[in-house]
Amino acid sequence: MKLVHTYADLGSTFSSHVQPQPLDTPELVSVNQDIVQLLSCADFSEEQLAQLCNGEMIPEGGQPVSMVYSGHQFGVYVPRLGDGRAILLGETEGSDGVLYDLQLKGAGLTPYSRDGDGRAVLRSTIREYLCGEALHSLGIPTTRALCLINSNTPVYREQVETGAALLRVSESHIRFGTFEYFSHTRQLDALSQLVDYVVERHFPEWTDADDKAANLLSEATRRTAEMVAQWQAVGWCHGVMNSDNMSILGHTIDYGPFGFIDGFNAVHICNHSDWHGRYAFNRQPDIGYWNCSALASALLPLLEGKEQAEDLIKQYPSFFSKKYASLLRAKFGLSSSKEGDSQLFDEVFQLMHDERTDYTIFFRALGKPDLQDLFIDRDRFNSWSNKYEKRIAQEPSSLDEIIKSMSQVNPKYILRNHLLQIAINKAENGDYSEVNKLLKIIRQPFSEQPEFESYADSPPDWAGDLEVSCSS
Ligand SMILES: Nc1ncnc2c1ncn2[C@@H]1O[C@H](COP(=O)(O)OP(=O)(O)OP(=O)(O)O)[C@@H](O)[C@H]1O
Ligand SMILES: [Mg+2]
Repeated sequence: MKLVHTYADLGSTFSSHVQPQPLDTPELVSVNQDIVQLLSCADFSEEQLAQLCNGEMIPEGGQPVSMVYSGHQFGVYVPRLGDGRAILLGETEGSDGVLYDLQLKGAGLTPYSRDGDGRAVLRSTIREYLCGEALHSLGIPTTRALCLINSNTPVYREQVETGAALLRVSESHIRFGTFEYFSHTRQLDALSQLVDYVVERHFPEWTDADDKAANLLSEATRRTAEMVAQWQAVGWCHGVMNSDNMSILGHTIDYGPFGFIDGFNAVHICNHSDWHGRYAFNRQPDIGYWNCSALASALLPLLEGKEQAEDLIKQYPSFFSKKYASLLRAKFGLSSSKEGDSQLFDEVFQLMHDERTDYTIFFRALGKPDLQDLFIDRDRFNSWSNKYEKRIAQEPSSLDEIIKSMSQVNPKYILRNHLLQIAINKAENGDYSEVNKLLKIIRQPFSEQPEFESYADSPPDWAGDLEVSCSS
């Protein structure tokens, strides 16, 4: 594998040279064969992959750096953040011709570590590794990872845990917060250089345009709105939508206390340190918009003025609604939209919310006779179901065909928190088999996998008490 170092070449204004600090006795937990293919590294032995993930082996051409950025955390501007535990090794071309960043997460101290230790623990690393693949398999743009390692290095959180590391692979690790940093420190040449870098690398068709910053803002707005619409459609909560966790390419980044919703709760909060519910499930679309306005403010010096910035981002609600409406239509098996559809959807969402009906199981059972078994208030359900049946009867396809099309968009297997927790518990006792089993299952979310039927069951009672720790 050969690396280039296009981001490091931007110079010390943008990043700092660092050396990864390897963990003791690294042990490979899992290797993502999809990414092995993508990066054409099938000839790497397990030992070499572990060394790569541990920062002991830097591929030819790599120049390890940590990137500077700032961002709004829970609505409050923090003037300087940066990669406190992430190290970009460089970029490499995938078999699809796209240039990918290779970034270690958990590789030790950097100039941006502040009070942190530069480490990541096994539990959070497994969560990030698996959920990247889960969202990717659901068709949602995201960062992914080549592999992850565990080690003997003690790392202190609420208790002593083991240090782990992830080799993250992404088209970009540039965040809204990267632009905010240069704008708020009035480094306007650097801001413009950053826009040029993103355009040259990801949108070369705009290279000669006069309005690169405007194009970028508009594109980031559309992508963010559509990504959040996809999260909403599968019932996924990010948990920490700070502007430093928003990718300029509209890819899901930073898997912290995220969660798929089990029993539907429109105001579900997956992050237990989010006291005010800023990042609650039903607020995600608005927060995406809020973050786009933070990006707009950052890019303002490169735009014609406030009016242009506002005009560009005010497209967000329509980008979101259009995408979300088309995803919902498909989830309900409808080929076109008719008057009354949104009331029909709202009515069943309210019923599910009131009864905490399992979101994923509901959609997978839609159109089938056993759907009614999911509900307690049968009269209320039947009243809705009659309307839905009438609506479905207006569709050109047969019910069988509709059910088939719904099973291609409504997943059966999702990465529920309790499944993750079981895999984490085993891994913390040295058994990584469940991590690899889950990886296999969530890779085919829409397929029937009879041997793994129990992984599609509704969660056990103890899942409701699960609190995902925010210290990662
Ligand atoms: N253990 C740690 N040591 C040093 N810095 C840390 C640590 N944990 C988090 N940080 C830093 O705190 C800031 C906010 O953390 P946040 O949880 O959003 O990001 P993260 O999970 O570390 O990384 P990323 O966004 O790259 O996935 C970031 O600048 C991050 O690098
Ligand atoms: Mg982060």
